Amino acid sequence: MAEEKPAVELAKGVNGLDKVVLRGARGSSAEVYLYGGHVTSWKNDHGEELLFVSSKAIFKPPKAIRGGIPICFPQFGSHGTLEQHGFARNKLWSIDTDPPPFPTNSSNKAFVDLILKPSEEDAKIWPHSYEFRLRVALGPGGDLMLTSRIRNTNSDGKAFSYTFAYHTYFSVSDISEVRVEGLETLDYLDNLQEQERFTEQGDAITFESEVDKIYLSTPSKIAIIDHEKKRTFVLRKDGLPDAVVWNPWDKKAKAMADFGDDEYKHMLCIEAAAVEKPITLKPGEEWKGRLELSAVPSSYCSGQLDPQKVLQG
Ligand SMILES: O=P(O)(O)OC[C@H]1O[C@H](O)[C@H](O)[C@@H](O)[C@@H]1O
Repeated sequence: MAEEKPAVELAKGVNGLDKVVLRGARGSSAEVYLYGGHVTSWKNDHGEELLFVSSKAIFKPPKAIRGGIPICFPQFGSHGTLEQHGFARNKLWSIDTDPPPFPTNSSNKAFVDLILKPSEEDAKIWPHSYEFRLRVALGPGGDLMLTSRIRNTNSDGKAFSYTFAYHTYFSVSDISEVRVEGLETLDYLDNLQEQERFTEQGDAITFESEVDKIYLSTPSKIAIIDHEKKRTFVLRKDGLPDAVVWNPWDKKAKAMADFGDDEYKHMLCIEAAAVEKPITLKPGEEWKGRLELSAVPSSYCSGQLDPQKVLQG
């Protein structure tokens, strides 16, 4: 009999970068690069990849990996003085061997704790002391769970503020066949129109051109329904009021060096985020932001998001 593979394993990824492989009990798996604290793969029990990573992704600092789940911290987008989406996604994280206790600790073995702390160099760009702990875990049903805990460890008595996003790239069969439920009737800021505020009209969201919107104060559950694949992703979030929806479409795809010209057809970013209202932490305070992703077969065609129905498949 083949020896059972470990639930957590350190391995070498593209360009020799360190990655952690997580294996669930029934065949699911996930991969996390220490570079960026970046999830680059999430597979279900049948070994099907659920996240999109570009075939042109550059796995080399200082460029963030195109696809998977980049962490945007301490700045989302270009609204601030820092580089686009902040620096966390292109820093080398460490494995946290002694994380503070987790209230939700179960018998589940497929998880890893990472930590990011500022270097002297970083402190010049963002003069704050912090500990950013990220736990990536595979649930018993193959769900992917990310928990971020950010603590202000400033000794100068100063608070700091940041914006944040789990910039998740979902793999979809054909963007024209996909719809998103849970964001209808909400207000959003349109990044393609100088962040002007609009209100989404009635129906579920579908895609026929470039989209880059920040939906505000969204429900904690959002569903992505992939008709062709007969698969529904359910995204649950906590501590992250906003949701960014992004697809570059054809023109912008061509302008990106690390993205294939036609790849926009097979991806959709739905990003659990805190953008509109930055989070402020006083020294000693800790913030927690959670994202839980599941993928279920869907025979699902209602107009309303009914999480119960979604979960039952
Ligand atoms: O190219 P990146 O820096 O990774 O950003 C990719 C995209 O991220 C987010 O979704 C933003 O809302 C977009 O405006 C941006 O184009």
